[in-house]
Amino acid sequence: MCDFHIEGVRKTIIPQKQSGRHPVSQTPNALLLKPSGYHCTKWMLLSAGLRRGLCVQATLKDQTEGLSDKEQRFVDKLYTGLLRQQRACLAEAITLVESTHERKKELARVLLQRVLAHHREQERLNQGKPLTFRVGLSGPPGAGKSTFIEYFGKMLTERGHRLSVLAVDPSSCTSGGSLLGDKTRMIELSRDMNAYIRPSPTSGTLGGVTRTTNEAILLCEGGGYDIILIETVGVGQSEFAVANMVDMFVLLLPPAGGDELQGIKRGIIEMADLVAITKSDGDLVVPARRIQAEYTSALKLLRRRSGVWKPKVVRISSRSGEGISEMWDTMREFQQVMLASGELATRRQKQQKVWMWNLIQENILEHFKSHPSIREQIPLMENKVLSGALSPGLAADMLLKAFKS
Ligand SMILES: Nc1nc2c(ncn2[C@@H]2O[C@H](COP(=O)(O)OP(=O)(O)OP(=O)(O)O)[C@@H](O)[C@H]2O)c(=O)[nH]1
Repeated sequence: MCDFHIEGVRKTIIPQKQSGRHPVSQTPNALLLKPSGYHCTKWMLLSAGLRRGLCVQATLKDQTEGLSDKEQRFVDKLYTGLLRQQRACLAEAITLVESTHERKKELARVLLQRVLAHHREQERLNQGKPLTFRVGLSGPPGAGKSTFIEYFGKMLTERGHRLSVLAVDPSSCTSGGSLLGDKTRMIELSRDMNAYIRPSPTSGTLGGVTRTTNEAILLCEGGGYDIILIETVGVGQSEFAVANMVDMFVLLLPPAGGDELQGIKRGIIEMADLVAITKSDGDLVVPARRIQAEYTSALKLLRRRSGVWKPKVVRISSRSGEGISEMWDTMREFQQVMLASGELATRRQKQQKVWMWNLIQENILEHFKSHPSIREQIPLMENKVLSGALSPGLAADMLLKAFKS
């Protein structure tokens, strides 16, 4: 028998014995979880699931206990608004997870835990299958990303999907401006009630920006969006971060070669599950075909990311719409193949783990660099390493020793 809390109400769980009802089960706060006739292993499975659930509930309880009534009401409002698919609540919830204010970060954590618990329950009801499709989209500037998202997004909403577009913009970390996710880039889609477009925060490190993107994905999913598109410019590190937070990574390339594609790294092509050559219309059809053939051959030589899916190269035009419906069919095929093989679930699990360690690394490094006994030593040590007075290993040891002491 054990106690736990659901939404603040204390409950007692009593495993019902074959011999009859436990007397405590008659009390109003008791929850009898084993219907008579349940097979033993089913009960064990149920109790294993419950134990996991209890962990989440316990964490939630620990966290909510520290909130004032006003804060509780605020989190409740966002949570219920989110589940009722109110866009204003989704926007406010994402702003909350983007906040760097310590108290707000606390509220964001509570909200995320609740959304996560709800999400997990929904997935359990769906036989453990993901209810959403997370797609990463990258390409060099001018590849035709926003024109594509506008066309593709409209097509999806017309087919009954709810789409959210989140942008990870590496330029925002240095320039303070956000190139992507700008609503003027996708005018029609931004007016569509079944689409939600959100630019990335305009400050912070890439790690910080991508952390909030990860959390925004969860919130969008909680808000009932079944397709989450994460867009980034493929010229930095952000595309690797995005590739590591999605089910499928799509690379958009313009029908141009050589110099125009120089910024695209080989590594990112290896990450692609699908390459789409854009602007395949008019005079550009011929170069688009050539680039398609080149990439089809190149992909054969690259290391494959999946054991069950061979990356494909398609040609599309967001002007004429040619190839876009077929591209979506290919994306659905990918999703089915990956789901059936179990790779999709494994990919998501790995991403969670990688993400946790990325955050730990980033936080520890930040803590190290700003530590009072280290801060001033760092430039001195760097200079000594540069002048050859100290080896990198020795400098690192000295700094670490100062940090530990
Ligand atoms: N012919 C043709 N031109 C296109 C197509 N898609 C986009 N373009 C043009 O290509 C240019 C760049 O398109 P965008 O959609 O803004 O490209 P982007 O990748 O979002 O660019 P950034 O915002 O700079 O990252 C625009 O002038 C578009 O009109 C297409 O399918 N066919």
